[in-house]
Parts: sequence; C-alpha cells; structure tokens
Amino acid sequence: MSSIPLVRRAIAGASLAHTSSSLAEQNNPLVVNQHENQWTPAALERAGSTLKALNRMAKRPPVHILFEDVGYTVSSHKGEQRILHNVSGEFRSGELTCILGPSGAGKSTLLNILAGYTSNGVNGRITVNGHTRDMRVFKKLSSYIMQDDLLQPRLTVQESMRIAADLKLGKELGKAEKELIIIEILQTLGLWDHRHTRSECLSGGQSKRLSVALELVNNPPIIFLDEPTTGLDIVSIRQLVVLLRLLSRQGRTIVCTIHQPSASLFSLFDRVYILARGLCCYQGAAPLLVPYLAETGHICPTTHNPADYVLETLLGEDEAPAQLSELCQNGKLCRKQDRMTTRGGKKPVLHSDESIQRIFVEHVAKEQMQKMEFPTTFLNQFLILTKRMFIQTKRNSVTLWIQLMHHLITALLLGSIFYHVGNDANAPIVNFKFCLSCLVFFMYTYIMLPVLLFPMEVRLLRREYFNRWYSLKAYYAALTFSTLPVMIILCLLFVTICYIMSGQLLEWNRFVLFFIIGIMTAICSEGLGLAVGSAFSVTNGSIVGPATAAPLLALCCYGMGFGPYIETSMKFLMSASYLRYGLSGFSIALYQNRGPMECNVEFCLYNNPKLILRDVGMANDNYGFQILGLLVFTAIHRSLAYFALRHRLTAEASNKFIAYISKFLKHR
Ligand SMILES: Nc1ncnc2c1ncn2[C@@H]1O[C@H](COP(=O)(O)OP(=O)(O)OP(=O)(O)O)[C@@H](O)[C@H]1O
Repeated sequence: MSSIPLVRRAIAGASLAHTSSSLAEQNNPLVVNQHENQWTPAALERAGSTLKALNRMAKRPPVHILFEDVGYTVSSHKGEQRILHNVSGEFRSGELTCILGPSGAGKSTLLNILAGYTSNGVNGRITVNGHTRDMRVFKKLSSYIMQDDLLQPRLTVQESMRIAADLKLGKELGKAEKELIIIEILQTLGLWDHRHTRSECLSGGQSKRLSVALELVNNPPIIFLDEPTTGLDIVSIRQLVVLLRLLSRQGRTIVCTIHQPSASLFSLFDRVYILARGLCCYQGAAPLLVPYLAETGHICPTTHNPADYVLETLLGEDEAPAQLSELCQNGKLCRKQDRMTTRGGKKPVLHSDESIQRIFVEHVAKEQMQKMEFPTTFLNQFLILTKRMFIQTKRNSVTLWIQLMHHLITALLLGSIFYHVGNDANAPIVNFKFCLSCLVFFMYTYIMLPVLLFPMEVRLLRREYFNRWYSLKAYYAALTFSTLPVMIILCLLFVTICYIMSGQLLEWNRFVLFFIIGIMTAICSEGLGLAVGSAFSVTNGSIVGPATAAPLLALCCYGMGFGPYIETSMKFLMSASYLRYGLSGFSIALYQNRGPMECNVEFCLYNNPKLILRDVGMANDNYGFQILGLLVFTAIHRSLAYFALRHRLTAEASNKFIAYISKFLKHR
C-alpha cells in the first residue's frame, strides 16, 4: 500500500469534510512530496517537521532511561525462577531502539519492567535523566502499547481519536487545536482515509497504527511497544518501523521488541539491545553488531541478515549467550557510533545532558505542582466515558436485539405458563412459583451478561488504564450508569407482559412495587456478574457465576410451606442471600394489604393472602426492609467488582497475590 497517495487523497477528502484540515494540509510536508509514490524512510524523514501541532502542543522533556543490574524473579510452586539476570542498558531520546532475542529470552519482561507495568520481584536501579524513576511522573510521560492491544470495536478511527484527545488533553487545548492534532496524526500514520472506518473493520496494520495514533495524542516523550509488528505483512511492518523512526527523530525515546527483523528493517534501528536467557548479549548501534560478533569468533557472512545470524548463534550455541554477555558486561558496555546520523544525514535532535536534566526537573516540578493525577476532572472523565459506552451499546445492535428477544420471549413464556394465576386462591403456590421464576430470570440474565462480556472489556480497559487516560473510579461509575437505561426499558417490558398475562391485580402501586424489586434484583445481580467477570476469564466465570448463584437461590426459597417454623440459624443464612430480599419483595408487592382472593371451588385454604405470606415465611417482612437488603447487597457486589477489577488491572497487585499464595503453599 502506498501511503503518500493515500495521504493526498485523504487531504482532498479532508478539505471537503473539515475546514481545519486545509490548515493541516498546508502545514504537512507530506503533501509537498508530489513525486513520491512510496512511504519510504527518506520521504518520511524529509517530512521531519510533520506533527507540528503536536510538537507545539506541549514541550515534553526529552527522556533518557538508564537501567543497571535489573533482575526479575518469579515465585511459583516449583520455587523461585530467575527470568532476568541483572542486565543493564540505556535508551536515549531521539533514538529508535529494538529489543531482539529468541523466544522466551525475557524481552517482554524487560519492557514490562521499564514501562513500570511490572515491579514486584524486580531488583536493580532505573533512572530517568539521572533521577531515580518516580512512577507517578514517569507514567505521565510514557505510553505503553502492549502486544495484544485491543481497540474500542464500534468506534470509528476519528471518534476514537477524539475521545482519546478529550481524555488525554483535557482543557490543555481547545477543540480546534485538538482537531488539528488528530488530523496531523491520522495523516502521518496513513489513517486519514480510514477515519470513518470502525476499528473492528480495520486491517491488522491499520489497527496497530491506530494503537500508536491513540497514544501519540498527548505527545508522550517515551513510547514502549511490545511486538508491534506481530501479525503484519512485510509492507505494514516496514511502514510501522519507518513511522517509529520518524517519531524518534522528533526527540522521543522509542523502544520496541521485535521478532526477526529483515536486514533492511534491522538497519532502520538506531540502537539494538539483544537478550538471550535473561542476559544482555549486545547493546549498541545496529551497524556495529557484526564487528562485535566477529570479536568472539562469530563471523556473519556478508550475504546474511545480522539479526537472523545473531539469533541463530544464540539459539545454536549453548555457550554463546554467556560469552556475549560477558563481552558487553551484561549491557554495561554500549557500542556507540561516533555520530548516530539519520538516513538523510540529519542529526537527531538531542540536547546536552545538563539541559535535559533542567527541562526534566522543571517538568517534574510542574507536574507535581498540578497535583492532578489525570488530565481531566473526574466529572469530565465520567461524561466522556458514559458517552462512549452509550455509543458502543447503541451500535452493538445484535446484542441489543438478542437481549430484547430474550426478555420478550421469556416474558411471553412465563405469562403463558402462569396465565391468570394471580388472583386464584386455589393456586397460591403457583403464583409464588411465578415470583420465583421472575426472580430466577432477573438473576441469571444479569449475572451471566457481564460474566460473558466483561472479561473482553477488561482487556480493552487495560491499555487505557495503564496509560492513565482516566481513573478506574470514573470508568466504573460510567459503566454502572451506562447500562441502566437499557436495563430499565427491558425490565419494564418484561414485567409489564408477565404481570398482565399472569393476572395480577391491576393496581398501579402493586405494579410499581413489583417492578422496583425486579429492577433492583437485576442491578444487584449485575454487580455480582461484574465481580465474577472482573476476577475470572470467560471460561472460569461461566462456572463460578452459576455456582455462586445456585446456593443463594436454594437459601432464598427455603421454608416454603413451613414458614413459621424456619430455624433461627437458617434465617440467619437466608439473610445472606440477596435473592431472599427479592423474592420477599415480589411476594409483599403482590399479597400485602390485599382483600380475599377469588375462590372458584367450595373451599380455598388460601383465599386470605396473609396465610400465603405466613406459610412461605414472609408474614413479618416489610417492603422497605427488602429494598434496604437489596441496596446493601448491591453496594457489596459492586464494591467487590471494583476491587476485583483493580486487582486484575494492576499486574503488581495480582503478582503480589500470586506470590503470597505460593509462599503460603510452600510453607505448609
Ligand atoms: N510470571 C511468570 N511466571 C513464570 N514464568 C514467567 C513469568 N513471566 C515470564 N516468565 C518466563 O520468562 C521467560 C521470558 O518471558 P518473556 O515473555 O519476557 O519472553 P519473550 O522474550 O518476550 O518471548 P517471546 O518473544 O516469545 O514473546 C519465559 O520463559 C516465560 O515463560
């Protein structure tokens, strides 16, 4: 795919679609390359002044990362396992660095440590521009694009970018400036033509570029990418690496892990960091790798790709990793070229170390003074996220239809099974079963929905949360609020059909009380489903969800027929089932303060509704208490869900938890 024509076409479209795009067009040197028909490194480097608006936006400090004797140990039931063996190295501003190595060498582990994603079990020293890394500041300066990054599927490229800009830039810039930045980034990344395409329809390469585009919005000076080229074809890989090189030329520190780059791709990297068996085997300029290998007797044939050769050597010769690691002192020695020049002969923009330190210290001081953890306020985050969730729900028409049909068909089915039992004194237990059926419907539907859907959402959430787009509290509040409208509409439909078909008393107050219990049971069940969905994968959640619900259900209907004789201990246990409050609430709504029921035979034991409530053990229950019970359990479930989600998203916390469990097992 040739991207210059793409950009040109995009720009033609842009001028029709957007007034501000013409401004970006004039400023974008890519447009000047009329005779270029390839997205070559040279073309992009000539376009070195692209992303002007982005670079104007905020002066981010150049960042140099230095790490010394970084080791990583994991604890498992087999004992402690050393993954990284005190490696050292340095990544500099204005350079594109590639971490290379055989599978299982520790590349992702090192990237996770440097990005701050993993810190438990890590030893060593990591400094940023000479200062010990302060994670709070570092996270604001860096972006981590993980290997299995997922995008919001039903948002278009432009919508995703606008939301990212609103969340990440806050009020730092006005709407027009944000638009300009979005246009520039999309044009530079060759995504402008696809701005109206939904993320779910993008190709693998386009999705990767969108992942990069989203993280570029706030102009981070450090970008980490884990295997950004996985699943891409050779052309897309090249385009992406060329783009990363361009971004590094603008003073950013870009570090990525990569699998077997081709020879031409290898030459695009400024710095190569080679890992094998958790040891650093080389660190330095890419062109100096071959002479370095030669020093240890590994002569790379001139026809060979150096990247392939070094991997073959590391995999083929048992002693090679240790030998090479010793030669470079496990990363302490760096092979540098005198002048790291760009392909076009242009020097990367690097400041002297002192000026970098000064800018960085000033930046850190400013950030700390701001005291704001996130670029936007809690309210703004909540509003933006709620809007995004509404759009996603609206566009997910298949799920909406399935939910609608599920509620409609089940309501008609229950209505037919329990047709006109509501006022029949001869069938009071049948009507009680109707209440139980409604309860089971609300419970299973709203537990299973998040159990099945939320684990996917958690994966989507991971990158945004780690890169500090918003707080988890804002996300969680938006999640809670955004599901309510659909839930209320569907529950109302279900209750109306069931209530009328089953022949309950047509009194407004009873209907409203019945509906309130229904919707509260649904909200409470959704909380439980979210807790399970946050803590477990779909497979495990599908077992844990129903397994949790089953005993709660058994407890809720205990005592049917011998209500006055329920043991105290059982009463206590039953109060721990939120479903009991739901069932009791339904029964009270239908039977309390009600005249005698219709009896079509000679004698009906239960034509007095009080007797029904007595025999199911609900004679002394009151409606307000049932609502309170449901509210308390809703708060418990939702808090559990919140903490489970936080655990899941914070690798640190989960690691600690796993380490604690394995220690506990070991000492037993
Ligand atoms: N939490 C963990 N528990 C146990 N082993 C781990 C853990 N994390 C990493 N490892 C092991 O550490 C080694 C390095 O893993 P890592 O994912 O960093 O490799 P990699 O170089 O990125 O591999 P690939 O190129 O295949 O992605 C692997 O053998 C992996 O199984």
